[in-house]
Amino acid sequence: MSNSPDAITVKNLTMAYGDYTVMRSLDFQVRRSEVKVIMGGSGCGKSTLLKHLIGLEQAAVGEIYYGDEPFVPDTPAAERIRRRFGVSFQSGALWSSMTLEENVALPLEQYTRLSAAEIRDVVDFKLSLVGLAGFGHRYPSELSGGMQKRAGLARAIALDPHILFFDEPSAGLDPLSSRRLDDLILQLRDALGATVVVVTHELASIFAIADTALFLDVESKTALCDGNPNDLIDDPDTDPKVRQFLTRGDRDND
Ligand SMILES: Nc1ncnc2c1ncn2[C@@H]1O[C@H](COP(=O)(O)OP(=O)(O)OP(=O)(O)O)[C@@H](O)[C@H]1O
Repeated sequence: MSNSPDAITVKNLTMAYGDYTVMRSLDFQVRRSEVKVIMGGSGCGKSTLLKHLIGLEQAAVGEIYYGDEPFVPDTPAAERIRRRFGVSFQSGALWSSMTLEENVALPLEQYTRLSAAEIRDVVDFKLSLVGLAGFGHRYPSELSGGMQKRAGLARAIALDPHILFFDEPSAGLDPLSSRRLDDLILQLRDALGATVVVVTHELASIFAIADTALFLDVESKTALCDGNPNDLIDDPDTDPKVRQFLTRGDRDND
């Protein structure tokens, strides 16, 4: 059976920096239009996994497929596949010398043949999708942290991506802004029909947005589980480390 090109399959993936192995033998799938959260303690390899999924790092062992196509960084096929990605990284700051409009317009000017008027329309639409209609003339420094994150999202969705990747989207935000960003991620998934992969260790976000969550364990260097976070908490067979993580240790004595 052929997979949707927007589904991701990871087979026997080992990730390493030189001699240092970060994670071994990861096997999991992200289904089309699913929100998959990658979770785990600090330094377990969440960002590293994201970098492998978008082709910034190469697998030490194993394979990543988009649909039925193998994804090997720095190949023409990978470049074609990457055109379907929208990426919003923790460090993916906006260009400070450009207004929001100019920031969001940049990928459209680079990768499409749209006219200036058409680009303006798309930029207006994308800014309105993230609740920033009317703020296009502002510079990033004139926005709050939450607004900057949303502007980063507007840029990430400029080219109508089929697959969205977020690294710690709500880092540094107050709980209310963080909640709004979670809602926005779900709205974008619904509006674009996109597959979404999110790295986060914010519990509230995990429960708010994850269809499934993959837990990376720094000690065993493997994934301990992959499932809906509510089901994982209720399932007595879930690894105790995962239950502890999801309950902040509150159910240690269950
Ligand atoms: N470029 C690199 N070269 C060598 N080691 C690296 C590099 N990037 C990350 N590491 C190491 O790989 C491990 C995983 O790092 P990674 O940033 O993927 O973890 P993380 O789960 O995203 O952490 P956090 O939640 O703290 O952001 C860490 O031990 C880190 O020190």
